[in-house]
Amino acid sequence: MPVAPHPARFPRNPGIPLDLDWVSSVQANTSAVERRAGSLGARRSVKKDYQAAWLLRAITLMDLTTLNGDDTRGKVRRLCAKAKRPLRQDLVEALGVQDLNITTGAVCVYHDMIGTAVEALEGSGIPVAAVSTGFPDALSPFHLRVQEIEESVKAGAAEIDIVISRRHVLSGDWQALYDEMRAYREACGEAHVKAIISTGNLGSLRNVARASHVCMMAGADFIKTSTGKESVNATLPVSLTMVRTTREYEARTGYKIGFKPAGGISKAKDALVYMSLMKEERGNDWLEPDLFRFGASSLLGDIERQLEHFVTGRYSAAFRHGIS
Ligand SMILES: O=C[C@H](O)COP(=O)(O)O
Repeated sequence: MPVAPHPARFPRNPGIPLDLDWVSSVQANTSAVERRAGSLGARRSVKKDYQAAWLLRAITLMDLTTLNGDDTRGKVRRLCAKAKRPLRQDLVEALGVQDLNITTGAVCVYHDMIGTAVEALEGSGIPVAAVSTGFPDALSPFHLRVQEIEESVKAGAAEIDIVISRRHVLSGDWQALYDEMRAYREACGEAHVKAIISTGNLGSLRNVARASHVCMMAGADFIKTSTGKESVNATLPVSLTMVRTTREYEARTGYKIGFKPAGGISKAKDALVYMSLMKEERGNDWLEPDLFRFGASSLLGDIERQLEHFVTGRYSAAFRHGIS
């Protein structure tokens, strides 16, 4: 099964040798980050006239996800149908966006559901992302985790969301984390790789920042907060910390790395805050699906509900003109 080409507008990150001096120099000022993240909603609210446009954009940034033990092929097919037509037709017409072919950024499933999703999405241009490496805990034998990636790529996943071993971070074994991520990167081949660093398990923002850097050095295309299965998932302070590491990495290497907050993002207003964060910290390039995704299973429903409040054609003009 051929893998869809890497969708990025920019050269992909080949990684660099592990730079331990750089890693140990990485610090995080927790109280400053928390203050900044806490004031984001007040500083960067999206003007009412643009909210529908932002919400439509949020749909295009979404990895529409189902990762449940009771997933069935029927449920995955319904999810894919939703990814292709995320909004009801009457809403699409009322918003005046019939010609824009708005779809979600990707559909994200477990390995066993890749074939079903690939078939259901055929011809839509929507990539299938697969969670891999013994998701969500990454505690299966290493060779099986690597093999899982290879099998998922073979089954047609164009994007692989790997999970790092948290113990490497908690014990400060950066070489082990780098080697693990490097092996995952290689197993992905041409597939796009997102490194889930499971921020809720890492204990400190400094660990979050260091783990992010090591994964980027080892070739991650995206860094992703969490699996959605931990008790603490995406938060604004964690996101701000990670997004800033992408800026530092780009400044040193020239490579742009994407960011994916995931887990517990289920409200349209939260999506707007995350998008504001991206715009403020990284600019408009990071409001495109090759550099930003939401990992979310229930966000789309709330966005659809909120868009019902905007059923008037004039908002399509705002969407066409982009975000400001
Ligand atoms: O990456 C995807 C997450 O598992 C989704 O989490 P969620 O179900 O809390 O939206």
